[in-house]
Amino acid sequence: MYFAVISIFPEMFATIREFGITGRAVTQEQVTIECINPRDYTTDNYRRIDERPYGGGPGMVMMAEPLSQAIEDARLRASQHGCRVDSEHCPVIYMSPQGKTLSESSVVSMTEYDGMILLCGRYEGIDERLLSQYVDIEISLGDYVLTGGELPAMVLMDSVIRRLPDIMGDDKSAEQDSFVDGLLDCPHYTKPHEFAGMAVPEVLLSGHHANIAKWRFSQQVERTQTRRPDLWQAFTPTVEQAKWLKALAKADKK
Ligand SMILES: O=C(NCc1ccc(CNCc2ncc[nH]2)cc1)c1csc2nc[nH]c(=O)c12
Repeated sequence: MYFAVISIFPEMFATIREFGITGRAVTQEQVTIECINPRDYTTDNYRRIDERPYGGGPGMVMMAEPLSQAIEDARLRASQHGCRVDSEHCPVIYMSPQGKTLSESSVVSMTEYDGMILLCGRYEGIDERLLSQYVDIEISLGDYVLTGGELPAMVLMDSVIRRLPDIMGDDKSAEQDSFVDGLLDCPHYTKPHEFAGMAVPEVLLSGHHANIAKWRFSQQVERTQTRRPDLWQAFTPTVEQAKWLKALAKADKK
């Protein structure tokens, strides 16, 4: 998958290009992440990309012209990487507090794209005429205020890359994610057997895989009920999980 990121801080994206699972996806050429700096499309000596807002008010606004040229160049590069460059296959996505909040379901649907062009704002935002001319989708991380769109863009790319086929060691681990089956994760333990006077739950040492799976599921249920009643309300068990829930309820009654 092809990602073009338009940002005045391209160096920030080393975070996902050089480390971990996303870094490996880039090294193995399963993913391309190109950073495009709008400053490279300015014509004045000061390489201006922001100006004071019409109508007054605090802060600065990002100018339309350099961003429009950066987007046109990103589209060219996307097509050179084999993307069908239209809003269905390679949308321009503006990371914005005014956007739709990112969810696992939208992440999964985005894995279908050939690529995407991510627009990262700074200052008070971007000239509305650029947005209306070019932006297909606006996405927010949630209702808290950050200093720019770069971290949201990295969160989006990280979550999409993680869900691409043959990125994760065994695809099942991506599928088993708690946010996929709608439950929070169970506790995890590893060596050493003793830590700070605490041992490991016996069942995990039993080698009895059915009991281990049941114990992990019961931990997921209990944690979701106590920590995220909203998720528990929305939880729709699979046929298999419904059977286990019935067995758990019976066991609780004893
Ligand atoms: O670019 C982002 N933030 C920078 C930023 C922060 C504040 C303002 C100015 N807002 C004034 C105002 N008045 C009333 C309501 N808003 C503009 C831009 C961003 C991208 S995705 C995302 N997701 C969650 N949070 C975020 O901040 C972001």
